[in-house]
Amino acid sequence: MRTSIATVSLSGPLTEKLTAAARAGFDGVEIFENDLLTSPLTPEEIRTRCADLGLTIDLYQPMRDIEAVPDEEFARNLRRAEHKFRLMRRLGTDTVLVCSSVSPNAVDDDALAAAQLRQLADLAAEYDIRVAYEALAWGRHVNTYDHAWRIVEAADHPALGLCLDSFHILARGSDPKAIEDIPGEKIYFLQLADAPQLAMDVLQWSRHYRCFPGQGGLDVAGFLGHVIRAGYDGPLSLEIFNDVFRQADAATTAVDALRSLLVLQESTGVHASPAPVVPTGVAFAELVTTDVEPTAELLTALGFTRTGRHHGKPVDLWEQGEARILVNTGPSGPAARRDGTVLAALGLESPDPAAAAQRAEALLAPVLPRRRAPGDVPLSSVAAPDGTALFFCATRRPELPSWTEDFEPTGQEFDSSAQEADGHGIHHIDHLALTQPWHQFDEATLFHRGVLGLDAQDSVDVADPYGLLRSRAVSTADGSVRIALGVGPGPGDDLGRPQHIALACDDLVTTARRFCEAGGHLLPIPANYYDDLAARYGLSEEEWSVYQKLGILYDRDAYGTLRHCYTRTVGRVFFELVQRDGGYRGYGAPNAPVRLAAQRAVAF
Ligand SMILES: O=C(O)c1ccc(O)c(O)c1
Ligand SMILES: [Mg+2]
Repeated sequence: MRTSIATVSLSGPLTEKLTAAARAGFDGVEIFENDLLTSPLTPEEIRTRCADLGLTIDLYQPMRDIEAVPDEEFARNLRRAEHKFRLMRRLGTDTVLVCSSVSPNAVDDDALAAAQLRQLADLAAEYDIRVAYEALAWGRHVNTYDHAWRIVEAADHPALGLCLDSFHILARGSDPKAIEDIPGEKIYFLQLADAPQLAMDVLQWSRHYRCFPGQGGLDVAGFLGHVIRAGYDGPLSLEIFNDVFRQADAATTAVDALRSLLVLQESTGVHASPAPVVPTGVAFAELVTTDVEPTAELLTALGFTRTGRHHGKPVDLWEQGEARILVNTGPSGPAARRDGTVLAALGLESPDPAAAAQRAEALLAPVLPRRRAPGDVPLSSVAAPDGTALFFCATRRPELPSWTEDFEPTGQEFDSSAQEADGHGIHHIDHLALTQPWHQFDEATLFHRGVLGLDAQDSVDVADPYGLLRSRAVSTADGSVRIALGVGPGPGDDLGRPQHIALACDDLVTTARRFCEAGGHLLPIPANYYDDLAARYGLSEEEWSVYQKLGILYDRDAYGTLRHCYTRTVGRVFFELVQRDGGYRGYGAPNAPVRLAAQRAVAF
């Protein structure tokens, strides 16, 4: 279906919004009145600009407080409307949005509302304009779509129809099923918006917290299904009032926006992208570092062995069980130069790497240039919103080339016999925690869901001594890939966006002890924490005192238990050691404030 976006959804002056929408690949825009009023371009110039960019102007909006008012007021409203209709002809757009009245002068009289909207439509028709009536969720008398439809039906005018907006309908908890009873041709326009589930005033919720479909908690896909079954075939238009998007880079937001419509159309069966290829594990995590020695020492203390060296680049492969870390000491980007060590790339084990890359590309993920030498194993990669490179891998599978073939053995092999003897040691990467740029948190969730086919869990708030952190995990159903996306307390810049790699083991106490014996340092945790822990979970002193000595944190969920502890931070990166038992599903969120405070407290 055709795609459109309201200019209010994007940051910047009108021309920047239009350019961003066009570059992302939108077919059209809704022009928000404020963007026109503040633009130095004439309506004719805006029309030409849109045409040059290949954009249609699908809607002009909004007209407010028109209907169900006393006669004199309505006469003034009609004069105002006629002025807008002339403007719309200059813009070259033929549909205007009329919001249900919020005026204290509006009366609760459907017959009057219908009669006045009929007159408005009569006038609009003289200008070849159609009027799309939208029930605002906070409209004074008309605030549901079925009520708006009753009025439009009663007015019975060929230039009067409805605008349906998923936010107003779903936020009020209205059942969208009856949309199917509205003739498709009377639905003149469709606005799509999602929002996180928040218990707050609906106007404030709408004006500040809307987000793109798939980023919030409303069933926009189910809603769209009803509208399509009603026979609607106009544009799918995003109308997102969001405080963050107003400030973020318009080009990035526009791509995020279009991706949301691609995913939405897929879930409604309207448009098929190449099917998701869900990853089955983490093949590797790649650090780019200028702190060569501390990184090598840390990996050695953790029990990793440097097993390979890339045949053409200064990249080492460190292994332990199925956990693989690449350490890249080659030319580094600005982040590594500034921060010393950054987590720059992830290898995702993929059942079909080529198909995974195709899917990513179809969903507008930037395909990364292949800076690969002729002899290198082909490897596709795309950039996640935070810039992390994602490689689609087939590790040591006989039927496909493996990225490991680019590494020449160092002669040292990871020896699992010592671990097997007493069960300590790391066997795979449990999860990755990636702090996102503050304005890309919602985008990151949708990217990992849509592009990679991961499931998103609810977002959780975590107290940091200097602010609040939000965290939202995305994972495969079986937990073989888990990524905790986080966003820090304040805008600022990227400085100090910590990242961590969590390593799974079966016996944390022994693994942590070995790490300390090998010269590693674990983050010390305050005694108060253990005092509380003992009371909360009834742990024996024998047990918690061991944890306290090592800095091990403990959590339980409905499924099992988690024990975890943290290493020193190198650059922006630190490691976590985790032991999950009994199918524990979380990430130790209740302990995160303790960890954050401890990391702030210790020059570690
Ligand atoms: O918040 C508003 O006023 C407003 C205006 C126009 C819309 O289409 C809408 O959904 C909300
Ligand atoms: Mg709307």
